[in-house]
Amino acid sequence: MAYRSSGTLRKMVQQVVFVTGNARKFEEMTQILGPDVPFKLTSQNIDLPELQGDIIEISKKKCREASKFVKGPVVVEDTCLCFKSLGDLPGPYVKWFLAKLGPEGLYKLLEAWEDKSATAVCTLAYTEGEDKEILIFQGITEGVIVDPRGPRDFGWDPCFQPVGYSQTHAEMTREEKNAISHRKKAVLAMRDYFLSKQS
Ligand SMILES: O=c1nc[nH]c2c1ncn2[C@H]1C[C@H](O)[C@@H](COP(=O)(O)OP(=O)(O)OP(=O)(O)O)O1
Ligand SMILES: [Mg+2]
Repeated sequence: MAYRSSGTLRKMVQQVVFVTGNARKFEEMTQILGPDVPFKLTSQNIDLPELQGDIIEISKKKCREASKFVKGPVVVEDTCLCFKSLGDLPGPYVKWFLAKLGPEGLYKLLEAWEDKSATAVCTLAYTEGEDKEILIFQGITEGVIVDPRGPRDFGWDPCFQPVGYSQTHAEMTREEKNAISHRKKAVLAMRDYFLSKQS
């Protein structure tokens, strides 16, 4: 924890480095947190190995790798898209499926299946340092995979339509998506943890 002098010595908010190569993740996290945050978030793009395993294992390993580079509190995020009909695949491998198939291809993967339901899972892994415990904050949104609609500027958003909505994530405004997303739920869980530490 750093200290800053402003007349009297007072505690400064903790700095947390979000290690990600994805600028949209950082942008969404910053918007979700808003101005009144119990920590100061910056981002750093470090190419981290993403080892295989389940969601929690992958996130923890990614966090530990990041903490070797960043001297101090660090958070990483791993986002999965799990198709119920496919036994939760592509899950953590959605980035590679998306790169090869695009949002149309993700939709077509489910062609033979009646059940198009999917869950978007955002997992944040946070640690104060290389030798400290790793904490997990997770947010899940249920949805269906649809023929892509809306702008193509963020991942699989065009083919993910949250349950109870008639728009895909991509068709929503950024505010609308951030108000309901998997990322919002995970980020607010992390914020609540910091708030509870302060009180
Ligand atoms: O809210 C989202 N809406 C639509 N697509 C999304 C979202 N969030 C992540 N995505 C995409 C990015 C990547 O294709 C894959 C997750 O892979 P994932 O490894 O977690 O992200 P990444 O490699 O882009 O950034 P990072 O450097 O933080 O690992 O799903
Ligand atoms: Mg990644």
